[in-house]
Amino acid sequence: MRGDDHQQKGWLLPYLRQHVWTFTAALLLGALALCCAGALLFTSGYLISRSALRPENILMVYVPIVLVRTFGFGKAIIQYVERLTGHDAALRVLSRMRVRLYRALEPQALQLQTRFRTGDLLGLLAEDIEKLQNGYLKFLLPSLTSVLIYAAGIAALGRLDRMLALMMALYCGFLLFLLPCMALMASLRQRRRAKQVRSEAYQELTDAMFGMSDWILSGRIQPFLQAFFKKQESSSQIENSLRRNEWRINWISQCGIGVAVIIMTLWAGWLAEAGTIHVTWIAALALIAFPLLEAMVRAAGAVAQLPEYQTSLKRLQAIENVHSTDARIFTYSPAPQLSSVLPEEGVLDLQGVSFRYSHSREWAVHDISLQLPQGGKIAILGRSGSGKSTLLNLIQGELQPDEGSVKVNGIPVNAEDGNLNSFSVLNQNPYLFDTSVANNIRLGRPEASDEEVRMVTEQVRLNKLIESLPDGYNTRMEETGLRFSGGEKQRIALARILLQNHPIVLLDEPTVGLDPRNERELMRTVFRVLHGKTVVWVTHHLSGMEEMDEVIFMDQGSISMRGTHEQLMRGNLRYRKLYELDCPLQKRVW
Ligand SMILES: Nc1ncnc2c1ncn2[C@@H]1O[C@H](COP(=O)(O)OP(=O)(O)OP(=O)(O)O)[C@@H](O)[C@H]1O
Repeated sequence: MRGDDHQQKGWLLPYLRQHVWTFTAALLLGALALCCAGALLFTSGYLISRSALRPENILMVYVPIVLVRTFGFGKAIIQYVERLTGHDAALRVLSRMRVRLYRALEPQALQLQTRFRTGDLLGLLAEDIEKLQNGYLKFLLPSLTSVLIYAAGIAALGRLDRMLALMMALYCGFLLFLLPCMALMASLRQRRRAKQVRSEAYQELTDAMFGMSDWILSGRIQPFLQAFFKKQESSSQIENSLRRNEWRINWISQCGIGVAVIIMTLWAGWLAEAGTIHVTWIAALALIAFPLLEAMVRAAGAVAQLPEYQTSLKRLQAIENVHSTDARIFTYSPAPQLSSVLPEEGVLDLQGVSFRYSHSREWAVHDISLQLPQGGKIAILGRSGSGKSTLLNLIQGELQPDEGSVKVNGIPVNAEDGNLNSFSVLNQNPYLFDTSVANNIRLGRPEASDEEVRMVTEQVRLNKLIESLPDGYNTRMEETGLRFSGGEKQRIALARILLQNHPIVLLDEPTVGLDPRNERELMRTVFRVLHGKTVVWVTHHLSGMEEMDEVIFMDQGSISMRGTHEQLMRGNLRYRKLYELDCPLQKRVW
């Protein structure tokens, strides 16, 4: 893949330029295949007429027989090579487009959910890129081939009869250009509506999938299904009406082909009557029109898809524009190899960091300064919306501060040579892939040996459980890790982090959803195995604060309380009350 794909402007022309020779070859092969199809029917028409006149000897029709075979085989072979060439180029383009889209989305990964709806993204990934691929294969190549054949056909006809050539140029021009454009204009509004309804249905369905348990719990499945089916019905109605219109246009076009064949037959008959050609050529000249006009009409039908290509293009461009206009989003740089040298230290330094989301007037994080030495541990608390996650994103360099700086080991986290190897994250719901347990752990460092995997599993106290599974470490996880409880999933994720061995670990509320006992046990394991690493822990609970070097409370993006657990217990009544409320029985558990 060329690294500069993501800098290109436009989603069609640059790729066309890159593969210009392959596309040209496909175009010429397409035209040649059509010529073969025309020649096949031409010679067949001649052969039938000649045979009907009962030639005295088979040798009289031997040459047309050979030609029919040659054109028949030739057409199939050339068409095959043409498909191969065209698809090869289109699939290469498709893979580049996918990489480019991924690269445009990847730096916004943390914000995807706020910027785009998941259904929209699915639509983008599943539909739009495929659509553009069809743009090459079903629209561009067939249209250009048809135009080529149209020009060549009219020029050839012009040599025989200028008047007829002019008439056919106008007639075929109507079938090829005017009719599809008129049909498109007539159905434009309906097509846009169909696309909109489809994309809404996509979005609603994905929303519903993600919130399925909530739908079930709230007992509102029936109303949801009714609304969903209603939308589906309206979408089907629009689609049906569009299909009917397409069918009508197709019917008119086929009638158009019929009329053209009749014109050609009458003209050939007139030439034969005038003695210009032999009667055996009448069928040949009439039949040749069939495949050529058929191909033109088929290509013209693809014009109907133009608005869809346009919408897909717009959506893809919008994604890239978001990416390039928002200066605070990281620009893409290739992920560093895991084998690259890991920094041994994790000294974190935030100086007067402030950040505001685009379109928002309020600071999400305001004037935060923190210093964490290697091995330091800090807890960040605060009510929902106080800016904890934003601060974590700033620390990782996923967001760039509007003011102030975030440095790891003295290097700004957004610097080109970056600190991607500095951070590991344990979040609320680690995803376990449908592969073996060992592979899931090995995600932390793919080249880790079995022994290392075993070692980290032991550290997080999962070894006994995994060894008791039917295939031990080779047991498949099953989709979304259903086999494991919340706490066990977190331990697997923790094992990954141990394999990664990055110096700073960000804990983003990893105990959400666990009962107090499991929560305590997990956090005890976390602090034991992460001993010596720099830890930033975002949490809603105060249990475990004794382990921290500093505790900060955030409120509306700023720090409202800070100190060690002991200092706050001693000097801050509010903190003491909160602590006693949160951990009534837990004074000395940690
Ligand atoms: N992508 C975004 N665009 C605009 N505003 C945002 C975005 N993400 C968060 N915010 C706003 O920024 C503020 C801080 O949000 P943030 O998610 O950092 O809070 P939080 O403390 O992590 O909340 P929670 O505990 O619920 O996760 C909130 O007012 C939130 O509405």
